[in-house]
Amino acid sequence: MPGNEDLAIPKRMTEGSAGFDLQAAVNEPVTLAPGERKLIPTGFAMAMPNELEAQIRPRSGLAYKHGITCLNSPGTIDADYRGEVKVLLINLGSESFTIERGERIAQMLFGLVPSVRNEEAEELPDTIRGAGGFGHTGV
Ligand SMILES: O=c1ccn([C@H]2C[C@H](O)[C@@H](COP(=O)(O)OP(=O)(O)OP(=O)(O)O)O2)c(=O)[nH]1
Ligand SMILES: [Mg+2]
Repeated sequence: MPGNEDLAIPKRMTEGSAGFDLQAAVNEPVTLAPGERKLIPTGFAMAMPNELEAQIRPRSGLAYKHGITCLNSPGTIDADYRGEVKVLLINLGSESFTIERGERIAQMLFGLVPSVRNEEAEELPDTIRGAGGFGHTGV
């Protein structure tokens, strides 16, 4: 996006990486105090076929070392979204964490979106489980 020519588009760091790493497109370093959340710009927008979605996931290294994760993990990028992709980070660690421009803060993976058509029904087909859930089969 304009003003972010210094940042490369998201890329996989190794051939076998699943995620495309996303960089922080902050103009100034941004600090997250313990417990604080901030929406971090990434400097890019994209288009993809309606059969795809993108998921924004945390990086395990940041989570493990600093308690930095994505609050809405996994974030959902709709195929029709044309705005800047942003990452909602939260600091669950005990110390402040500062994000510099260009730092890799999250990763983006793609998933297939099945074409589903929903409709209302008067009743549902029987199953053995029925309405049982939330551990009803034991632990
Ligand atoms: O981590 C995220 C999550 C969402 N988005 C953008 C792209 C996505 O397509 C849009 C809407 O996201 P979502 O559907 O999760 O949020 P909503 O609260 O339902 O907003 P909307 O009513 O705009 O769909 O916001 C991001 O940039 N990063
Ligand atoms: Mg939505």
